[in-house]
Amino acid sequence: MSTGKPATQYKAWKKLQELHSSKQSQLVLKELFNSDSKRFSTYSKEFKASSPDVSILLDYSKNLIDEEVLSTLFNLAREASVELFRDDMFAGKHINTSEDRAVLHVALRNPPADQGGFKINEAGVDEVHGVLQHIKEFSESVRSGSWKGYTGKPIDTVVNIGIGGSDLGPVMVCEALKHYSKRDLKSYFVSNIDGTDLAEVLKLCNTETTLFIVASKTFTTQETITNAESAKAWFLEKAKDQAHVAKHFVALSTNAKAVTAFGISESNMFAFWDWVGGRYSLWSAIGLSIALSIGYDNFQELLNGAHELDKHFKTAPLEENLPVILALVGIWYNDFYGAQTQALLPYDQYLKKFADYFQQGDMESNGKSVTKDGSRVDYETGPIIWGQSGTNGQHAFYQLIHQGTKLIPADFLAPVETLNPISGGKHHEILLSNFFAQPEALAFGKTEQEVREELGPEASKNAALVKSKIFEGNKPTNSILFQKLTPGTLGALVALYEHKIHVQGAIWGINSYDQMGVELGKVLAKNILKQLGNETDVKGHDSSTTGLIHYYQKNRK
Ligand SMILES: O=P(O)(O)OC[C@H]1O[C@@H](O)[C@H](O)[C@@H](O)[C@@H]1O
Repeated sequence: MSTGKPATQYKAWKKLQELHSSKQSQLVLKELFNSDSKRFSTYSKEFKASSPDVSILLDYSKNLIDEEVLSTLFNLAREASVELFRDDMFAGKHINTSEDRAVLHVALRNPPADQGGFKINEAGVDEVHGVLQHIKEFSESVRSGSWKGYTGKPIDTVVNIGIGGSDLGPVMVCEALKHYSKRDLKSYFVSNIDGTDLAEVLKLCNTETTLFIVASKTFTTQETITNAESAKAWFLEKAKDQAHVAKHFVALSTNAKAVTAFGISESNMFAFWDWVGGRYSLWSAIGLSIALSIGYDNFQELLNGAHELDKHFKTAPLEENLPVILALVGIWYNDFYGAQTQALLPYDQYLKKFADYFQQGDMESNGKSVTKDGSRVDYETGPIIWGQSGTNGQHAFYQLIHQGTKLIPADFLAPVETLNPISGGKHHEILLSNFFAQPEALAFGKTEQEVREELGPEASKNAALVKSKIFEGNKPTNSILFQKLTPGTLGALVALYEHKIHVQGAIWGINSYDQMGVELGKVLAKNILKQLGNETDVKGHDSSTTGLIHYYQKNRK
């Protein structure tokens, strides 16, 4: 089990603080590369899955690290019992201590034990393959057209209604694997309680041919249940008969009672279990919209790719372990250099939702300030995750990464092969040249002398211009090159970052698997909702909140 100890108590933590003060001036990428011609081969590792098209190269050589820093980071991982905590997760121990739950998204992509899967003892784990079979049969019947709507027509539109983990995973994966999707089966996602979200999607739907998936682990989430009720009302306005709901509404949930109370029969429910965290649930029944879009075999490939990375995480020595390396390098900047954010920059248009997805994955997991044993941390925990696909970001926010005052560690991701080699592969070569150039520019910058040489005589006349063109460099990055964006590769990439989050949480001693911080706002909103009817009901707030509500009440039509 994670020690739950404040991280500052580890010897390696103190040593890292000393190293940061004593070595910072020596950790200069230009010099580190000049003095070591093997730096790339020393600080890059390749993960290869058994499937030949799933491989990931992690190059972490452009980081502000040397052997001493790195070995101390690995010592930190050992002192924090990262290996034990990892094994506890795989064994089904209740590492989500505040909710007394196991954390077993790895079980969702685990093959049966007789086919090389891990042995995991936890109630529900032996039901995983039964639910997958249900997903397979259902998705195949919809995709083949044998599942018919209430007027006998096949389904041509799928609307997933869910929010948070019951939305972001399917949205990200359906976008990422669009290349493999069935183009005549449209997928839409409704998440926001803002009526605009549902209203705009319903304008694109036909009651006779639309399937609604109500995705909610708890089946109590206000946004999802309200959106689902409104979708049902819209459907019944046309379909009239309540019995037709069974052909057009299915549920993905752990809460059978609430699903039946909503009017969806248990036979139309795809189950999962309390040991599946919302932000780790795309591998579960929550992935039904993915299986519908890309087909069950591709969905299975996604699970297989994640499982291969799980095996790597479980068995590779820490020094060879990609999620561990990413986690430790991230901690170096987050806790010793004071970096506040981490950018995820995929040079693959299909991954344009990757950073959005890991905003929840990382920030809801590690946005905590109390350790498992209840102490307030006196160090930084989870970073702010942000980013967007390259090269768009280059023309928007990269200026700040190159020349701003903040240190922004960034992960660059790109496929060796594109799925769309248009114009003879020209686009991809340009894309990749940018993927190679940006980390290079960030690391090595441009000196004053280089600027002066470039400007020629102009340089002596305009000192400010010279200064504005200097790139200090020494900005750290990871580069991740994968073969091509297959379902298996995507599964492995997502699992890579999931386990990175796990390792960081273990070192910080926090519980990465609860999300108490989202509750307060929900409670207050429910209370305010009851008061919105009348001005005289608005009680118990500060003057700002009261003033805002009164303004709304006076001006609403
Ligand atoms: O799937 P549910 O139960 O509707 O929950 C949706 C989301 O609800 C949010 O409140 C949680 O913070 C997320 O973790 C969760 O994914």
